[in-house]
Amino acid sequence: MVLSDLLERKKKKSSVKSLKWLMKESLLLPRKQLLLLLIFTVQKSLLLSDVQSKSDKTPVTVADYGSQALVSFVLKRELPSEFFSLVAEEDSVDLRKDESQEMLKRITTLVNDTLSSDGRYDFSPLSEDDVLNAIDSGKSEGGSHGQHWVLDPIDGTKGFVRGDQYAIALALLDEGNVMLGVLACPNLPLPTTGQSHQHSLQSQVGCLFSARVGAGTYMEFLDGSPPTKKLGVTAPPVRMDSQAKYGALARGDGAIYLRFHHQGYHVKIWDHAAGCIVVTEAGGVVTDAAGNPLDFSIGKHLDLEKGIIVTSKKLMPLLLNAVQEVLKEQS
Ligand SMILES: Nc1ncnc2c1ncn2[C@@H]1O[C@H](COP(=O)(O)O)[C@@H](OP(=O)(O)O)[C@H]1O
Ligand SMILES: [Mg+2]
Ligand SMILES: [Mg+2]
Ligand SMILES: [Mg+2]
Repeated sequence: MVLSDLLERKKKKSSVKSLKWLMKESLLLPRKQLLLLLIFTVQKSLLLSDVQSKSDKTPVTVADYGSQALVSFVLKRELPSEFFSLVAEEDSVDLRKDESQEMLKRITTLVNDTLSSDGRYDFSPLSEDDVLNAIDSGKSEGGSHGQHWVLDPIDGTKGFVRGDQYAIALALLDEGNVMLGVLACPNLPLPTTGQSHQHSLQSQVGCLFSARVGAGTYMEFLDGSPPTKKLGVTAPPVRMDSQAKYGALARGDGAIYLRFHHQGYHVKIWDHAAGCIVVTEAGGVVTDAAGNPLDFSIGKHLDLEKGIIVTSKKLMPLLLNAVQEVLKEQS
């Protein structure tokens, strides 16, 4: 069932208004300008102290935390409370430790400065506690009932720290299915294939992919130019961090994305939900290595057979055969 039907059924005027806003605007990450302001500020002056290592040894930065706090703040402001359920990557456990106090101060300043320079919301400056609570609002477990927003505040943190590719990924699950997906890829070059204005675009970066179930995938430029075209999955391969890979495939920069994880690694829904709908609505297919569609309804993790295959409908049967042959040989 599409979200708008669901809302009509609930006949809540304010809900309908808010969700209409989100369908339109979340097709822009809420709020795109707000987030980009924060992320570009951090990116321009990333300090060594802005990066920490999490218990799983992966990096996290003030931008990951700041982005999660902002998305949570915006969704809470815009949605009726019964529609606010956020499954997000970060939590405040490490930030509450004594050694993280400087980092927490920096995040709080960043979030407040970003909200003030954007000027869209009336707000009293957020305290450090408010920021910790905003981050922890992303603790929902998701699942197969109701709606849940799924957020990766910075996907590809390693790429972000290197000044390479990363994405801000937001998706909306309804009864376990991905209904909306938005991928902001601030460092992704504008497309160079089949564009008449190719030369003027080559040095420019920053793309936003958005997809709604049944409505296709769109790409626009983060500088505010209007969406250019409906996308089709067609052409050759790329190497990069983050779900920018899904965006690249959706616009035809690549034909195949294969991802295999170590045995025992639990793949998270926020690493794939937005990317998955961006590709499928562009006409592509996303499955596990056994050819099953990804199931986003079982909580924070995906229960995957070996890995993830992303490609076009045409290539999928061949690719699936090849993958299964290799897996058989390996076992
Ligand atoms: N050992 C592992 N196997 C598979 N994925 C992992 C991993 N360690 C971290 N990841 C996930 O891989 C994501 C990055 O994807 P990619 O390799 O495509 O850039 C990370 O997202 P974050 O950067 O949001 O933490 C993280 O969730
Ligand atoms: Mg991470
Ligand atoms: Mg991620
Ligand atoms: Mg992340």
